[in-house]
Amino acid sequence: MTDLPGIVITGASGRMGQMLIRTVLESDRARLVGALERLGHEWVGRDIGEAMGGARVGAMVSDDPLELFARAQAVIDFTAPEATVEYAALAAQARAVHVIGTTGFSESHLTKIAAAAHHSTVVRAGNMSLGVNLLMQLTKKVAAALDEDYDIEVIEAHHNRKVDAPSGTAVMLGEAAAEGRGVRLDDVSDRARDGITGARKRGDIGFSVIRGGDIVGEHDVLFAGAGERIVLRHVASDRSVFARGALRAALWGQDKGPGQYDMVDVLGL
Ligand SMILES: NC(=O)C1=CN([C@@H]2O[C@H](COP(=O)(O)OP(=O)(O)OC[C@H]3O[C@@H](n4cnc5c(N)ncnc54)[C@H](O)[C@@H]3O)[C@@H](O)[C@H]2O)C=CC1
Ligand SMILES: O=C(O)C1=N[C@H](C(=O)O)C[C@H](O)C1
Repeated sequence: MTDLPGIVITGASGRMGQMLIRTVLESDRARLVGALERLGHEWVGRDIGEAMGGARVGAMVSDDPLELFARAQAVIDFTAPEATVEYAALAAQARAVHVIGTTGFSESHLTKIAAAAHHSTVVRAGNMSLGVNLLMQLTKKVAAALDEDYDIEVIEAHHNRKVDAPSGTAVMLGEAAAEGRGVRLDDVSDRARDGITGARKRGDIGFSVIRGGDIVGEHDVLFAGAGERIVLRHVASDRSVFARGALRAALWGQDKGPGQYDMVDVLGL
């Protein structure tokens, strides 16, 4: 059993952290090396299973990333941009595969992750589900087939604890639509509408954000033309779809060289 790839989960107490821990514990293809929380967090020093309110699992919650990463083959990281950038450098040092689900990065964060990927295998995606990655391919195809007579809008809905907007998935879908149209998303993105905005600019890709309750994650890509509308939709009803995708990415990355990959690579789409 010990030659199974060893996995570290960051953000142990988080919504995704706990789902990832359960997914690795249930897997017969990976073993849980440990989990990470920030310095001073009440879970640090406790058995992971007990901290989660269940039975002992024999692996601990730590606040020492480098020590943990050095004993692992992969790090699965759904935390926050600042933390992920720090973990990227440490995972590279430990030569562990770094699976990044965190969203909300700035350009400067992404530059640091790219630097780490010179030394380690990084798989990063704003959404690890099979469904959303298929939806991206469909979005690209529909955007390529339709001209600018069809206005493209990306609409996303998430729970009331989400801190970044628009979602990483919405940005990925916007990028797929822009790629289909042969334009740069930065040139056509319309993220803020309030007051007298003027009429919609032809060719823009608009974003709308809903936050409420316990919505796991819902994304629509709307192509609105004269007399008809096409809506491509994905609804996540359970976070396990993200966790299963992330574990798949960690295993897929084991025989890859340094570089940046995404879920389209992992899923072979
Ligand atoms: N790519 C994907 O498929 C998905 C991505 N996400 C993303 O994953 C991230 C986490 O989401 P949730 O689990 O819902 O959030 P959460 O708030 O429930 O958990 C965040 C975890 O990160 C830790 N953390 C936050 N800042 C930290 C720091 N500076 N240093 C160390 N640890 C830190 C917290 O202690 C906590 O354990 C978000 O960016 C979210 O958008 C969420 C679901 C799916
Ligand atoms: O924060 C979340 O919850 C989610 N974040 C990801 C995103 O920003 O797209 C993926 C998923 O929709 C859930």
